[in-house]
Amino acid sequence: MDFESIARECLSQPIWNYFASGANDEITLRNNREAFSRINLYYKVLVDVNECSLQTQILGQKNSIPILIAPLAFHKLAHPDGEMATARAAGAQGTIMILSTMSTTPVEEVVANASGPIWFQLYIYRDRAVTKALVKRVEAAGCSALVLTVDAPVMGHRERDIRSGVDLFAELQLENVFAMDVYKTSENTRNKNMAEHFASLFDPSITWKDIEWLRSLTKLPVIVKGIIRADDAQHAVCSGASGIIVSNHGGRQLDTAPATIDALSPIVESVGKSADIFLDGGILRGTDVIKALALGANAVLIGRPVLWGLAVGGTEGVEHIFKILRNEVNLAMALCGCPTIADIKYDLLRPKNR
Ligand SMILES: Cc1cc2nc3c(=O)[nH]c(=O)nc-3n(C[C@H](O)[C@H](O)[C@H](O)COP(=O)(O)O)c2cc1C
Ligand SMILES: CCCCCCC(=O)C(=O)O
Repeated sequence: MDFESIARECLSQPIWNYFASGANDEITLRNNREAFSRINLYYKVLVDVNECSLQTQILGQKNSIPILIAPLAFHKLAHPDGEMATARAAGAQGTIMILSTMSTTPVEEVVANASGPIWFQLYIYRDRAVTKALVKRVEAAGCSALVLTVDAPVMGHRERDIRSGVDLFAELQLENVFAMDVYKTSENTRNKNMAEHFASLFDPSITWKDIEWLRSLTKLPVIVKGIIRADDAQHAVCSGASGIIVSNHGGRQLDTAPATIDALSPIVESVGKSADIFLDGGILRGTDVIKALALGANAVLIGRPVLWGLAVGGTEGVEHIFKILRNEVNLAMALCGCPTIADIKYDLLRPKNR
C-alpha cells in the first residue's frame, strides 16, 4: 500500500488513472479486495514451522513462490525500463512473468534477456493471419505458455480514463506489435483512442472453437484467463486448456462481476483435477495468497502491485514488492501451522468439528 501511494506521486494523473481504475462504478474493483477481508483463517497450532518452504509446482515445473506476474499493458508508462525491468525482477525472484500483447518491449527482447520463464498473453486479432504470425513469433522467441484473455471481447468502460481526457494510446510506442503490417496504417496507430483501437483490431466474435484453433497452431500449453463460472471452466478444459485464470481483469471489464475469491470454489470443484487453477484480483497481502491456495488455487497473479513497484523503483521496486509478499506468505504459513504449500488446505477456512 505504501508503494501505491508513492507510485501515485511518481506518475502523471492520466497514467495513474489508467493503472488504478476499474470499470464504471468500480464495484468489482473494490469487492476484489473486500471479499478477502470477509474470510477468516482458522490457524493450526503446535505444528513444527521452524522452516517454511514457499516452493510449488506450476504446470509441472518448480516455482519458488506461488505468485506470478499478471499480464499488464504498457510497462513503459510506469518506468522507462518497462517490461525488461519487470522480467529481470521476475527472474531474480524465481517466478513467471506473463507478457501482455500490449507490451512496450518486443517479446524477443524480453525473452532473450530474461532469466526465468516468460508466458505470453494473447488478444486475438480480427485478422487471423496476424494472430497466427504473432503466435509463431512468440513460440520462436521462447515463451513457454500462451495465456488467452477471454473477458475482454470489447474494452470495459473506464470512466476515470474518460475524465482524464488524455489519449495515452497516442503517446505510446507499442514496440511489440507496431512492426506488424496490421499497424502500418495511421488508422490503426494514431487516429483512435484506446477503446476504439481495441474494438477495431481485436476480435469480439471469438468462441470456444478458437481455443481449439489456437491449440492447432502451437504446441505451447494454453491457459484461459478471465473465467468466473464453473461451466465456462469446464468448456475451457474440454477445449484443451491446461490452466484457468479465475479473473475479472482487476475489475476493469464488467462492473458488478463477482470478486474472484468468491468465484474460485465452484471452479476448483469442477475442473481442479484436470487443470492448474490460478486467481488474480486484489491480492495485496500474504494472507490473501493463503486464502486463495486454501480454496484450491495452485498460485495467484499480481497486477497493480507490480506496476507500483515498477513506477517507484524499476527492477528493484518490483523485487521489493515480491520480497514483502514472500515474507508475508512465509509469516502467514508459520502462523497458520502450514510449513509447506501442500499443507495449505480448505480446512484452514472450514475446520472439521468447528
Ligand atoms: C494497467 C493494467 C493493464 C492491464 N493489461 C492487461 C493486458 O494487457 N492483458 C490482460 O489479459 N490483462 C490485463 N490487465 C489485467 C491483469 O492481468 C490482472 O487480471 C489484474 O490486474 C489483476 O488484478 P490486480 O491488479 O488487483 O492484481 C491489466 C490490468 C491493469 C491494471
Ligand atoms: C488498444 C490497447 C488496449 C489495451 C488494453 C489493456 C488491458 O487489458 C487493460 O485492462 O487496460
